[in-house]
Amino acid sequence: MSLDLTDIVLTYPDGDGRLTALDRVDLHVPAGTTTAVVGPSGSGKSSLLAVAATLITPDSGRVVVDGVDTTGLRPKQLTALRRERIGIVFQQPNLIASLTATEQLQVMAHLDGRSGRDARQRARHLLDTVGLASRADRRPHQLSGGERQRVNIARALMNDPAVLLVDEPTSALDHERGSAVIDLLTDLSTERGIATVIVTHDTHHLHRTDRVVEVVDGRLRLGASR
Ligand SMILES: Nc1ncnc2c1ncn2[C@@H]1O[C@H](COP(=O)(O)OP(=O)(O)OP(=O)(O)O)[C@@H](O)[C@H]1O
Repeated sequence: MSLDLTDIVLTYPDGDGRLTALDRVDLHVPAGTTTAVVGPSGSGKSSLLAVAATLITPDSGRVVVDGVDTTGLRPKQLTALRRERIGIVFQQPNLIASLTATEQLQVMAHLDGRSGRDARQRARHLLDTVGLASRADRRPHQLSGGERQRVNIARALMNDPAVLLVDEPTSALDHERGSAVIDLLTDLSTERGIATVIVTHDTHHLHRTDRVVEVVDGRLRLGASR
């Protein structure tokens, strides 16, 4: 259940030339551990997450998700891989205004063609896991920013992912709520054996992650200071 990026090079078109966003990046995230990715704006953090999520194919290098080498997979196969093995938590929860917390999660199962009752039970269980049992029937406008982010995280766990990719989970939260979200993510990774990557600007909450790596100009530095 690990995530392995090997020798990743990613370039974007830039005028007449190419801009190198990721420059020979190696990242191994073992199952049950959390790696925080920090670095200045424009250093390549989002690009790294998008490559790990198989949303962008790198120019070269290898992405292995839960033992599956994604090199050469067709778009349909990549979509299936993402649905079955990868959870993505975007910065903005993007919750549907008219749905309760439980229903936000059930939608995920519905997309996978799973049955209603099982999905509801699983949704309830996951909301309980993220501390939102008492908020299960509330709609997004009846939840705090931190609670919405927890729904977002629970939703990403509906498919029981091997790999969880999280983009700036604390950016809209105060210090205490930000810390609680990072603690929740590290606990979930350990308990469920998930390989988790958290991209963040915020270096205040990282004492509980297993590892911090810094991206500088598209290159990875290990053991960045916390
Ligand atoms: N679609 C794109 N086309 C061209 N250049 C891009 C594209 N996306 C990102 N870039 C460039 O690639 C580099 C890395 O961008 P990336 O978004 O990965 O950085 P980041 O570390 O996530 O930044 P931030 O912290 O500001 O979100 C930047 O120089 C950016 O301008």
